[in-house]
Amino acid sequence: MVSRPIIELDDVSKKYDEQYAVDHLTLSVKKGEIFGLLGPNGAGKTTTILMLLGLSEPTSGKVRVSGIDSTRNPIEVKRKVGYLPDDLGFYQHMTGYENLMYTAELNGIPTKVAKERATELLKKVNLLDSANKKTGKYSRGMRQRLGLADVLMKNPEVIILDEPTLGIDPEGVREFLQLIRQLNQEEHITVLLSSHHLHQVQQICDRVGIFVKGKLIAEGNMESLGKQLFLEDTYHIHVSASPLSDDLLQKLKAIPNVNKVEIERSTVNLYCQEDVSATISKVIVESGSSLYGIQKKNYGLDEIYHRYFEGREADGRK
Ligand SMILES: Nc1ncnc2c1ncn2[C@@H]1O[C@H](COP(=O)(O)OP(=O)(O)OP(=O)(O)O)[C@@H](O)[C@H]1O
Repeated sequence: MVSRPIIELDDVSKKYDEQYAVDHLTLSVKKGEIFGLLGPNGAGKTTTILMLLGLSEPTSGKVRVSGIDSTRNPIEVKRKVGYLPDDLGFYQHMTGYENLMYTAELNGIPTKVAKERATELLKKVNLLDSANKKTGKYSRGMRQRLGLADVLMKNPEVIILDEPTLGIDPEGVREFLQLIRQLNQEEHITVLLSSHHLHQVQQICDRVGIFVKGKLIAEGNMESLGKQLFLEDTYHIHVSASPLSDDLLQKLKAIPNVNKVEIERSTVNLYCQEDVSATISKVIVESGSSLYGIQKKNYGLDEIYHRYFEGREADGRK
């Protein structure tokens, strides 16, 4: 039997003052997946998360978590989902352990169970040594790890993390991401992570959705994303040859998977969707020209992502 997705957004929109913050979004996340919501500031990530949690009502469309309608049954959804906002406030005069116990009390978890769970989770997030230290003295990275332990106290099926690594140093980020991966594997928790850092999302997410101005412009695993975003020039091949006759240029343009050919003095730049450098060399030599050099560059998703946001307006193209 094919299991139902644990997170389902079906043609969901949210408008503020006639402006779409989320624009007809359809997305599903399977149980056990780590899904990354990737996009620049203002793309609509937080708005999407708030609708999933039932804290904001969609203008249209359906939102379900674990089969529960988030808009109609926000309290039931809250029981199943652990939410870590970008900066979770703790009671600073209380220790890490006391904060977790307080969360347990608010969620009606019996004290004996809560004590064991808090200790186990503090160990998991590597805070056992600081369990009795006041959270006012915790670093930002420690607070985020405590935040993770906090959302896990109620044994959620899904955890939603909104920009969880903001303000943490690189080593802390690495540890935090590893921890999420470990929790996902050991406790089979589904994770939805929002971020505007591609390289972080790339490290741990099984699938990623790229948001721009409320629209999902691409979705998939890392390999397929590059192709969806920049199909025509994933490979950039730089050729130095002479002479560069019109006939040769026509032949280069006619090679399958070559999308664009630009001449720059005695060199040619070819933008291709596959690595066709061997064919290019062959065409040049067979045409009687001399080939002096050929270099190729395969744009990683990181560069593609940056070029996309620097150079283009979102126009909803896939
Ligand atoms: N309560 C609100 N009232 C009016 N407009 C809002 C409200 N909340 C969000 N918006 C607008 O909706 C759009 C999406 O915002 P959202 O916070 O969801 O983006 P985001 O991707 O989470 O960005 P960030 O990373 O900056 O939080 C933005 O243009 C924002 O100004």
